[in-house]
Amino acid sequence: MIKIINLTKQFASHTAVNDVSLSIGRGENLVLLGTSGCGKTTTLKMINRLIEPTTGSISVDGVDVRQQPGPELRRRIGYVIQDGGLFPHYTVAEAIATVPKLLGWDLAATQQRIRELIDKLQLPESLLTRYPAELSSGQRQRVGLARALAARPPVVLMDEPFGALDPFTRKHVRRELFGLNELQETTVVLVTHDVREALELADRVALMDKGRIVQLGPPGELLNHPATDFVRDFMEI
Ligand SMILES: Nc1ncnc2c1ncn2[C@@H]1O[C@H](COP(=O)(O)OP(=O)(O)OP(=O)(O)O)[C@@H](O)[C@H]1O
Repeated sequence: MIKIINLTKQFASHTAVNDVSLSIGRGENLVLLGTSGCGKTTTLKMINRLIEPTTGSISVDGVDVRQQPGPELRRRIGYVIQDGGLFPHYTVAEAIATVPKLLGWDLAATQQRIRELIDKLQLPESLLTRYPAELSSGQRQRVGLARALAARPPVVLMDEPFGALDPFTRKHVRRELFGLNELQETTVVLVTHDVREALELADRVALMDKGRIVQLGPPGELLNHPATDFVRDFMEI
């Protein structure tokens, strides 16, 4: 469903992403794993056109992302970043309603969806009128996810979505979220540098180093049959 072909991103003389090719299946959880600066975020942001590639192409469901205006594309691709990425002046209810509103959903359908999501994400109803500054990081994270999932996008991109959480909360939020049947039907591309997170969440892992994918496969394959010493070392962390 997502097809990335010979993708390269050059920032001045630095090649952040170097000839990456990758196909991600419908409903698959693909984790982009690697050390800081290896090109994970740049790769992710080229999928929803927050960054334009230097060369190469990306298509979603057979349609080149460059054939669609960025804002329109981003309404159909959920995006979750560390600490939720919420606008400070939107209440929780307004934040979750953002994309349904842009898509012209009627009020009743939007409100029903908000209730469904806060219920699934175990957020108390009393939070709906609060602002992000009045939430814990774990709550902000869940609201960020609710906002990303609100209009049931077929694809959700997540950039270190649990990065702001303490290890205990992180483990719990991660399990809860990925236990949701909603996410099981969604194609998820998740960026992390946390090997354990990758092992837990990924159907396949793309381990990156210096802008390239060094190995792509199910987590067990990287653990048991590392393609290089770098992969072995990285997976042993
Ligand atoms: N706008 C930019 N201008 C110049 N260089 C950039 C820009 N964005 C990213 N880079 C560089 O490209 C490389 C890849 O960055 P990227 O954010 O994709 O890494 P990453 O793997 O996501 O790292 P992290 O885990 O630290 O977020 C880095 O060397 C970074 O400094």
